[in-house]
Amino acid sequence: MKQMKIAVAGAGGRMGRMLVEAIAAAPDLVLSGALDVAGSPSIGQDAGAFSGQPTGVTIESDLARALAGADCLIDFTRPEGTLEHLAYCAANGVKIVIGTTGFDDAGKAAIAAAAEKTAVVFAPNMSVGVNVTLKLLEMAAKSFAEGYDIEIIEAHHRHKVDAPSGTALKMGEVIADALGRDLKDCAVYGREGVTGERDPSTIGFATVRGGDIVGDHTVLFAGTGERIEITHKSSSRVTYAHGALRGARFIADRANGLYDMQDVLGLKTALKG
Ligand SMILES: NC(=O)C1=CN([C@@H]2O[C@H](COP(=O)(O)OP(=O)(O)OC[C@H]3O[C@@H](n4cnc5c(N)ncnc54)[C@H](OP(=O)(O)O)[C@@H]3O)[C@@H](O)[C@H]2O)C=CC1
Ligand SMILES: O=C(O)C1=N[C@H](C(=O)O)C[C@H](O)C1
Repeated sequence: MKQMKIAVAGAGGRMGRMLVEAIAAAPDLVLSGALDVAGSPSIGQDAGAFSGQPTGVTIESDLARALAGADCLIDFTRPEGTLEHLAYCAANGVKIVIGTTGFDDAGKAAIAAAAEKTAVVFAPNMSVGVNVTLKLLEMAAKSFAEGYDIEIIEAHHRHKVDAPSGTALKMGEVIADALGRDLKDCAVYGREGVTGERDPSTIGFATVRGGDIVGDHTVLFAGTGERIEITHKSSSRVTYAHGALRGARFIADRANGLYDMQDVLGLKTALKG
């Protein structure tokens, strides 16, 4: 069997470590390189050192060396790092799976432009459960279009640096699209002081940060006499890692272009009709 060669960016991070472990356990994949930011304490260590299972791949900060021979880079880092790695991938024909969140509009445009030169999977949440939840939300939003106030509540660990989470924003976009609204016009990010009564056309966001919460998302449809809550809770990062590996396998033989986890999981076509 020809193994797909995968490089991991942010190899010393929470997701990077999970990915290194998942790749080591996948017979069709092999870790070809491990990258982290210069100055990171992980530089110079074996990528599997944290788990006591050496991979023979040393984490380094040189992009060209870490990506040498790679078919695909899996990147869960920070927007500025991902955009630098992406430019290299686009110029050198390396495919890329992007899990990083927190991009601004210019960053998202750069990802779309790079996807003309290489195949890209880009999704704020790679878990099967969240992606199926997005389909449920599309249906729910249409059913609760009138008379229901929509609020999105998310909770994550104390180390998370962006808010609201990429997943919460994606949920907001899916709901706004289903209702024919633009999230940019109707999102309310937190409330304080004398806010006035709630505008029914808005979608509210609330963020909780604390401890080791892996990732909880609830969408509340609050009507008169009833409320509906659609909740997804992650209890391990392994689901994100397995989703990212599915993404890498999906683009292995795909043409250049921008794909998301709905493409990877076949959810765009499977539930139409
Ligand atoms: N799409 C999905 O399914 C998921 C997405 N995420 C997203 O993935 C990203 C990473 O999350 P997580 O692993 O928890 O974060 P961590 O902080 O644990 O890991 C990030 C890694 O990237 C490195 N890094 C930091 N800045 C840069 C940079 N400028 N260039 C290159 N590398 C850099 C860090 O190095 P150092 O530690 O030395 O700073 C670290 O190794 C976040 O954006 C998060 O929201 C997370 C889980 C699931
Ligand atoms: O930072 C995290 O941990 C997570 N980030 C992603 C997001 O911002 O939605 C996905 C998941 O919720 C975990």
